[in-house]
Amino acid sequence: MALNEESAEKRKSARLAIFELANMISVPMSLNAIVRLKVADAIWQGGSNAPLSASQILQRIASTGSDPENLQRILRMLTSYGVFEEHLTIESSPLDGSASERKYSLTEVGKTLVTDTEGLSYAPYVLQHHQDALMKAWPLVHEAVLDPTTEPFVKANGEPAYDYYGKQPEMNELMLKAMSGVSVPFMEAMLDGYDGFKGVERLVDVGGSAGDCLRMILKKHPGVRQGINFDLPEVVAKAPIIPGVTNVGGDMFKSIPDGDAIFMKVLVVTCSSQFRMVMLSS
Ligand SMILES: C[S@@+](CC[C@H](N)C(=O)[O-])C[C@H]1O[C@@H](n2cnc3c(N)ncnc32)[C@H](O)[C@@H]1O
Repeated sequence: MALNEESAEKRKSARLAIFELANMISVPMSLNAIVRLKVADAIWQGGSNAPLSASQILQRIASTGSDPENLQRILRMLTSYGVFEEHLTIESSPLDGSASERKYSLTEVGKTLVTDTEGLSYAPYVLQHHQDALMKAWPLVHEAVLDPTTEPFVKANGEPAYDYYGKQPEMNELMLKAMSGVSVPFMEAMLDGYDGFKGVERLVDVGGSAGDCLRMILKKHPGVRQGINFDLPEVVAKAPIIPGVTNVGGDMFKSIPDGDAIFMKVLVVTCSSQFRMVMLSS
């Protein structure tokens, strides 16, 4: 291929790539729609995962007046991102001889959205990441470059994320559910191969949310006799009672309860660099 032809090919690919990037918002928004519609639970009903058409899915989740065509568009979009598998069947039709029907089952990725026997899945995590307050902050990300003194979430909502969540009971509960859905399978995998809790009797989980991590650690390591679930007061107020675990409300930037060891998971990453330094040096 001549050099100028090759660069023309590259330019075509580049235009396609930027076109896809410019429309990328359709992917998470489609995922959000699927979660709101509870499509994964509808397909999984009874654990069969039998392929269903958009109309059949809607029969399980929606009242009359809903639009299978629009649902199918969303299903096809997410099929191309590995959430669903599409099953195309060609059936004979008396009119033109043939007709096709598209049906959808869940892939391994799609199955993470199915509610398990404990009422958990990754679905609340998807919802939490697309809640209105965060959606208002995303278009202001460029301002974090131009004026880093105020973070985009504060600009969009008037106060830092955790202060805001604390005043919104439904967001607080969504966050607890989202973290449980993500952390329980993660901890199962982690505890399978980790034995770093030897000699620890009193363990403090800083930013422990609903206390799932401590519950699972205490079950796997009976030597850890006391768990302190430390989180913001509004959060621990909604945390369930777990035998062996004491819920303590407070602010980790002011003080942290004493223990033989401190456990932190998905916490440092959510703080600003300045707060990370304060936390890790204290
Ligand atoms: C991303 S969640 C992680 C929850 C849990 N560690 C897990 O992995 O499932 C971060 C947690 O840190 C808590 N948090 C945020 N700021 C805090 C602060 N200043 N003091 C104590 N906890 C805080 C939040 O309320 C939230 O529960």
